[in-house]
Amino acid sequence: MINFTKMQGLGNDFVVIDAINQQIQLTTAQIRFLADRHFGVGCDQLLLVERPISDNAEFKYRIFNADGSEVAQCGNGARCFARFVRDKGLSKKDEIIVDTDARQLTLRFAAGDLVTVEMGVPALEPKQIPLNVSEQSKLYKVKLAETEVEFAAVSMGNPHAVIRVDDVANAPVLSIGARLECHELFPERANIGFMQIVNRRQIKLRVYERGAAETLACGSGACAAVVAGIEQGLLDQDVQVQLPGGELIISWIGSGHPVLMTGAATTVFEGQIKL
Ligand SMILES: N[C@H](CCC[C@H](N)C(=O)O)C(=O)O
Repeated sequence: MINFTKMQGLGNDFVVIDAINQQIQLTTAQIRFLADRHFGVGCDQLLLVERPISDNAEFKYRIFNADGSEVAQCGNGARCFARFVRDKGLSKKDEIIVDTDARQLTLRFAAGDLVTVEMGVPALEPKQIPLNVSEQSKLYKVKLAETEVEFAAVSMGNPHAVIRVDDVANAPVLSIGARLECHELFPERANIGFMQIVNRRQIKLRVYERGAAETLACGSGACAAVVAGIEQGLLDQDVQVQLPGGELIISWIGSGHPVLMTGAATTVFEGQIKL
């Protein structure tokens, strides 16, 4: 039997497993089963708590999408990770450093039961997109069937394409999201964000996530969207991001600095499952 905790951050939901005190080796099929909303537990991502790689980190934070793909960043998951290790008594620290496959994250408990994550420094033209960026607009253009899509490319340790739209409620999230996620421009696929600028300190965002389809919220997607907006001169450094599942506060003071993300993290239930 495996003990797990079901958690969510703005409706982006997770199965979280302590892999330090439980010996587990999950296959891709088992991850897909656990993530399945009909035959398994159901989640957008599965998170493993492991021993750290680096001397200065307390844990390794591993992330698997619902399709079983392992990835290197998950913002909403990082907040739930902090809540999990605190509630399980695995850490008593107020500031927790974790290793992911791509970078270190610093997790801090904030006021009002919120968690702030230092999400690392964004990369604005991730190497994996073999395209020349138009210097002045810093935007890529790609033809998808009958429409031309313009997007900013931002890596938060995972790849994001950010498309600006006038009305996020009616944006072609499922059609364009699904096509662009798997487009040849992204050898490792990508998360596709649809951003509506409300004003210089507020955006609305929907994200079609790599390996999970549209989710109610995407933390790294919120960071990528704010970075893209600031880079294009459209946003100030502190932005309220309204996602379908709730609100995040994202702050970025500019190139070479980390992005800060603050939001809720909630435990839904504890469970056991036989694999
Ligand atoms: N689908 C993402 C991982 C989860 C990101 C999202 N849930 C977040 O809160 O950042 C990827 O494949 O890079």
